[in-house]
Amino acid sequence: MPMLDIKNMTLEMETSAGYVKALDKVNLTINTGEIRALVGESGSGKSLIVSAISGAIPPQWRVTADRMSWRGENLLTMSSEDRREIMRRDIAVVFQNPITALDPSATLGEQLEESVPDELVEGTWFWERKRSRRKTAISTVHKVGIKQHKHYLNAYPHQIPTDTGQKFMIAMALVSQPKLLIADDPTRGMETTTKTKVLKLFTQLNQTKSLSILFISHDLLAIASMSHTLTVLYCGQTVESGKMKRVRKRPLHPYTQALLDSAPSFRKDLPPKSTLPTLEGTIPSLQHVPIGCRLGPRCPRAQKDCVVTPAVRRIHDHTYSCHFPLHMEKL
Ligand SMILES: Nc1ncnc2c1ncn2[C@@H]1O[C@H](COP(=O)(O)OP(=O)(O)OP(=O)(O)O)[C@@H](O)[C@H]1O
Repeated sequence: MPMLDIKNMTLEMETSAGYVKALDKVNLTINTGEIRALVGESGSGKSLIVSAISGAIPPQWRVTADRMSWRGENLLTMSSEDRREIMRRDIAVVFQNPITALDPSATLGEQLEESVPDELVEGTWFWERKRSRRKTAISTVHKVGIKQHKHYLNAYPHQIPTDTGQKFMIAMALVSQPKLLIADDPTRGMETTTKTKVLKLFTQLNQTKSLSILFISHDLLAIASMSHTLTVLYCGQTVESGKMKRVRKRPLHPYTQALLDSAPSFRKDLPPKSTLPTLEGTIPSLQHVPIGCRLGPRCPRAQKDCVVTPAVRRIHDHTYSCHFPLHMEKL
């Protein structure tokens, strides 16, 4: 049984054109010890999936799903306390530009020690518990590769370099010993050396701690080698999903092919809302979502049938939603 199991999740939000399906029947699973990459152009709905999983959505938005469970428990029907408890103990999220989320008036040490869950703190007396928190904070920053812990734990957020800040945010996420880490484009805007270091850290955490990771990025090339599986999202629809190696070698969906063909230019960090060199046009706004397959107007293989949403088709553990898939003759 997957740890996180999402089937046909739809998120409707209010726009000037009325309620729109910003996520439309999204499928996503994550197993223990798996690193799954979730990719798609800017605006495809990657961050909305994180919000829907964490339950951090405005009350007027509507989330429905055939299945949305965490280790067998239904996330949609559980109480908000239970949901919060799962987000506190089991699932941690590292956001884009996370350092801005820190309190500028407290040291990194104070903030990290405060984030250690009570049940992981040892001792009865005040000083014992304080020492235990400090010990956990130090071992966690070591785990993420921050070596001079004394210096950094006594520093304020504005006093640390960006890559240390990013590592520190990963430490903040790991301090509760989560089972799943959701990293929402944590390397966006980073220069290549820092990016490589951060990606290496995620791989190490996965290998040594068996941490499951949902790695969200628009940078397919950077995360391809570290991820076991891949889910491709376009305009709120999951278009293809499967083992990374297989999908890279033989993508079935034209959008995945376009992303792969554009990948070398992703090295320079494609700015948000820019066009893909291999696909005409840009991702539509939510007010102008096409009917049927949302890639239709941009797709080089589109035909009349594409005004009907393609069903999810499966070949072993490779799934795709396209009426006219690629590479079928080789299967
Ligand atoms: N709070 C919001 N209110 C209205 N629309 C929103 C909101 N958040 C996201 N959207 C819209 O939902 C769509 C998906 O946005 P989302 O941020 O999830 O994309 P993304 O794939 O994470 O993009 P990026 O890679 O730039 O972070 C976009 O069209 C966006 O404009």
